[in-house]
Amino acid sequence: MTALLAVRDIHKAFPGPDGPIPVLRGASLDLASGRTLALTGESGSGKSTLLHLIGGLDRPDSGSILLDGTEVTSLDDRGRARLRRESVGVVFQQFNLVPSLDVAANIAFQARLKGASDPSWEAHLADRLGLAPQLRKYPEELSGGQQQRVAIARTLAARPRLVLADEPTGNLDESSSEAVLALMLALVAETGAALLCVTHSERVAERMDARVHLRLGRVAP
Ligand SMILES: Nc1ncnc2c1ncn2[C@@H]1O[C@H](COP(=O)(O)OP(=O)(O)OP(=O)(O)O)[C@@H](O)[C@H]1O
Repeated sequence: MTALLAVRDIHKAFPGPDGPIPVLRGASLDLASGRTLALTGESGSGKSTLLHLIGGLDRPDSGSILLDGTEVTSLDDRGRARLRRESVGVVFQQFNLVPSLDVAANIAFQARLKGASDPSWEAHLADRLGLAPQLRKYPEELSGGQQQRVAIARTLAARPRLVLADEPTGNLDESSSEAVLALMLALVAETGAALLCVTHSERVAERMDARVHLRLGRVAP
């Protein structure tokens, strides 16, 4: 099984009042195309930090992140921006929808940036996510759960090879969370993407193919 994503021996420290504070101390993981992986760990264990490094939003102090044959850690700013545009999709707890665009335009946003807008795929996503009646509405007119579904549709519309999700249903009540998670997993499977999902929720972690747990800056054995 060839890994789409191979993370090796990642170290990352942040500046503290008395010198650098190590957060990641040799974190490694692998993820194959089409697979889903939960990333768990106590609050402050470095889960979001690792996700940001994989998504090219920040750089590690050392270590290797190989994504689809590209060494993410050696990309310059432009290369990392291209990676985020073309290969990686993120779903965060804050939906970051564009307030001035309606739902249809928000869904198409990422795919258009990539130059790969596919209206029939976007319509399919909207339909599957129950957003068809909302396409002409603006984000402020939507509930939290609807906004989250728009954020998921926007990410998947661009057909990323890797989806990074940080507490993707963290803002939803339990029953909406279950429903949105099930839809997200089904749609990720349709695209053949891999999913790395940070979560505190046992129920969410259980839905993934596998799980890794961060402890003391490393993946626990
Ligand atoms: N940009 C930053 N500057 C300084 N410290 C940071 C920065 N980002 C994260 N940290 C610190 O790194 C540690 C890990 O943070 P991170 O957000 O990765 O943890 P987490 O496991 O995702 O936590 P949570 O489950 O609470 O979201 C924390 O102590 C945090 O304060």
